[in-house]
Amino acid sequence: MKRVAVIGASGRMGTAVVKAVGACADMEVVARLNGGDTISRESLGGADVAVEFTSPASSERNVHALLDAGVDAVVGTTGWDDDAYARVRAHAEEAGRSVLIAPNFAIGAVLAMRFAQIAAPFFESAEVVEMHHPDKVDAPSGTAIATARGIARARGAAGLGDVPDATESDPHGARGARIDGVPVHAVRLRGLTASEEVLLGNPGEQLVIRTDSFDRVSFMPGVLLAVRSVSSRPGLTVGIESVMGL
Ligand SMILES: NC(=O)c1ccc[n+]([C@@H]2O[C@H](COP(=O)([O-])OP(=O)(O)OC[C@H]3O[C@@H](n4cnc5c(N)ncnc54)[C@H](O)[C@@H]3O)[C@@H](O)[C@H]2O)c1
Ligand SMILES: O=C(O)C1=N[C@H](C(=O)O)CCC1
Repeated sequence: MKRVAVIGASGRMGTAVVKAVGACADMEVVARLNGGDTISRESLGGADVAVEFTSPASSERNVHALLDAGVDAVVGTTGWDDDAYARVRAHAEEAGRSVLIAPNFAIGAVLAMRFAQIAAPFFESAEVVEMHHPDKVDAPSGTAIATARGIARARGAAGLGDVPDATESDPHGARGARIDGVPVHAVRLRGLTASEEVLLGNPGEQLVIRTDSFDRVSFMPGVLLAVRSVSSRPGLTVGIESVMGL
């Protein structure tokens, strides 16, 4: 039986994780922590693995505390950059523990990111539109950042230059953000959970890759897969692609 602590247990994702873990025969929730709670061996209630969905401002600190408490971590909170990954990788390796951090646990979203990377070298233009509920605190989404970086890597490896764009004047920022040269646009709309479109264009044709999470249950198969496999992957794993065999 895998003993699971949930950090951010009262949040939108934490609530879904508590329910999903509770419904599994091979795991149980042994601790539910929220903002203001201290992460320690005692408060984690003998957990083997902690699932962390909190806020970009607190996630890295929580992961270091989990490693200090001797617990492996599955992290879905966004806001991670390369320096933060490096610090967590070093800490996990030194502690002989495992951390898996993924910007998106939905199977469709992971596949959409991979499809975008495969398609990117074949198209002159590429833009990412992410669409989320208006209670989301960060923009662009972690998924959009990862998608844009993947597209940029694939374009670079294929020798493609900048995406074509004749814009000379954009005083209101209508062309969106640029992540590694790829334009990224963020929509916040009541009624949405999480969606993303990757638009790829060539003369006379367009390919649209779209993924929609209509409900937070969409993230649970990926979260449970990560909980079951994280401890057999020492150090830091970013994304669930490798766990899915992609
Ligand atoms: N990886 C994925 O598949 C995925 C999916 C959905 C959301 N997310 C990300 O997960 C994060 C949380 O999203 P949400 O919609 O659940 O947010 P939320 O605001 O509903 O929940 C966050 C919870 O964390 C708690 N919290 C804040 N600081 C804390 C701390 N230091 N220790 C413990 N708990 C703390 C808050 O009280 C809140 O209950 C965001 O970064 C979001 O982008 C990732
Ligand atoms: O609801 C959110 O917040 C989400 N955050 C992740 C992101 O920023 O990519 C994943 C999708 C949902």
